[in-house]
Amino acid sequence: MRTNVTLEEALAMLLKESGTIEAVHVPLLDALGSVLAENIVSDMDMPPFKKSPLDGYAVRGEDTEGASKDTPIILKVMDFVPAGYVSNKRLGKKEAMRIMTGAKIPEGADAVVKFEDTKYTEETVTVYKKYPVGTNIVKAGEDMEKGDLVLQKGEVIDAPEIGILATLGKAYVEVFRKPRVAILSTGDELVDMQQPLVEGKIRNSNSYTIAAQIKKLGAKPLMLGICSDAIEIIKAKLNSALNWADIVITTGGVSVGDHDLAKEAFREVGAEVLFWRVRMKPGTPIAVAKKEEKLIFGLSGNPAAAYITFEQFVRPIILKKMGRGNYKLMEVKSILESDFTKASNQNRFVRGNTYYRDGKYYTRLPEKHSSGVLTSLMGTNSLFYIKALTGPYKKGDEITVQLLNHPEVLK
Ligand SMILES: Nc1nc2c(c(=O)[nH]1)N[C@H]1C(S)=C(S)[C@@H](COP(=O)(O)OP(=O)(O)OC[C@H]3O[C@@H](n4cnc5c(N)ncnc54)[C@H](O)[C@@H]3O)O[C@H]1N2
Ligand code: MOO
Ligand SMILES: [Mg+2]
Repeated sequence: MRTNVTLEEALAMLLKESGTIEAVHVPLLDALGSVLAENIVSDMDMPPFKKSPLDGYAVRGEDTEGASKDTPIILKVMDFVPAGYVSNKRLGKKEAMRIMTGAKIPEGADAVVKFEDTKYTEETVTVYKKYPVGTNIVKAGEDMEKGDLVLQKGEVIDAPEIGILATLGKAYVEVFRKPRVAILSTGDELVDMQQPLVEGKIRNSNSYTIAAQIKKLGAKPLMLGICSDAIEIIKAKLNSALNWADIVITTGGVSVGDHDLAKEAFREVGAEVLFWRVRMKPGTPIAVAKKEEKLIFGLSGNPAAAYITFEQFVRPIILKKMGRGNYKLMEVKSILESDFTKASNQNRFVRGNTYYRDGKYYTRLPEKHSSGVLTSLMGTNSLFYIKALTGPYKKGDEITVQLLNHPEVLK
């Protein structure tokens, strides 16, 4: 087991130890937020036929030669084509067909004139200018052509991708399975919300915060509840977590206290502890173990420490497992709006609220910074990343912040 590793070493180790999860076939809408595990090649032109982009009249361009305001041309209306229908007639000389947006261009027609530019009766339409061949005709395959590689393996499926797949009739799609992440909160002081809050106890918040963080990433959380500081109970819960989950998260019991049993429990279920303690604040005592392909993250019990170490270490692993190539948090330069004078010989993440104004980012810091304080994480959309042995920082200084709610960083 390695101890006191740097942030970079810890992350590199974790990324090396985890791969992408297997692909599964899911109903189209369930693929939202997942990563495509297959290439999608179009088996058709879209649109599949030449269509009208307007409500108007399909005409032959050549019939409009010489038309002008003073010398309009009158065409005979010989059919009507609403969208979804096709005319079985062929447009002849000096003929027009009334056509609606989205309808297939009838045989013989090669231009469309919109209603507003004509005068019409039931039998005739009058055209006042020349419409060259191809005017207002949407080509077959304008959107995609048969044989086009429309979506590539590795792309994240968002709403437009869902629409494209629907266009191609893909009722099921192959995506990387969403990782299952089990959460176990350890600590004799914890009670669940349904239980009475007796003296010396607090309610378990970590399970809920972390389940929400997992859900936000599109993975599947499973809360295994609370577990007392008793090695046999922790082991039993860990074993059932490892049965179900791809990743296991525990909180609490990773420091040096008499009842801090997480590492010992990890070993006793047959996992290898990769490292314990990272040179960062908060969340220093994090321990990560591995059993077969599964990582077990032992996060600090302190709520803000657990939250921040999740974002630093668990988030990239979940995203990598889901097949996402971009799992780095976006870092930007920002202007500090208040002093931060606390000296630190460790890398430190300070919660901040970053906003954008007139081309620049600005970051406000909350008053409370303790890793036991959860309320000042409200409104935290970014982390002020202080490198070891830098600072103190003053209002107006340029700082580096990680944006927490910005999902994509281009490689
Ligand atoms: N002698 C030392 N003591 C401590 C050190 C140290 O280096 N030497 N490190 C401190 C730091 S830093 C941290 S962080 C904590 C980490 O402690 P643990 O991971 O062992 O967590 P616990 O002791 O179980 O709990 C810490 C704190 O968090 C509360 N907690 C725990 N679980 C939950 C939960 N599910 N929901 C809400 N709150 C929770 C718990 O009651 C404690 O107050 O260790 C320091 N000590
Ligand atoms: O590392 Mo602990 O989270 O600072 O309190
Ligand atoms: Mg402890």
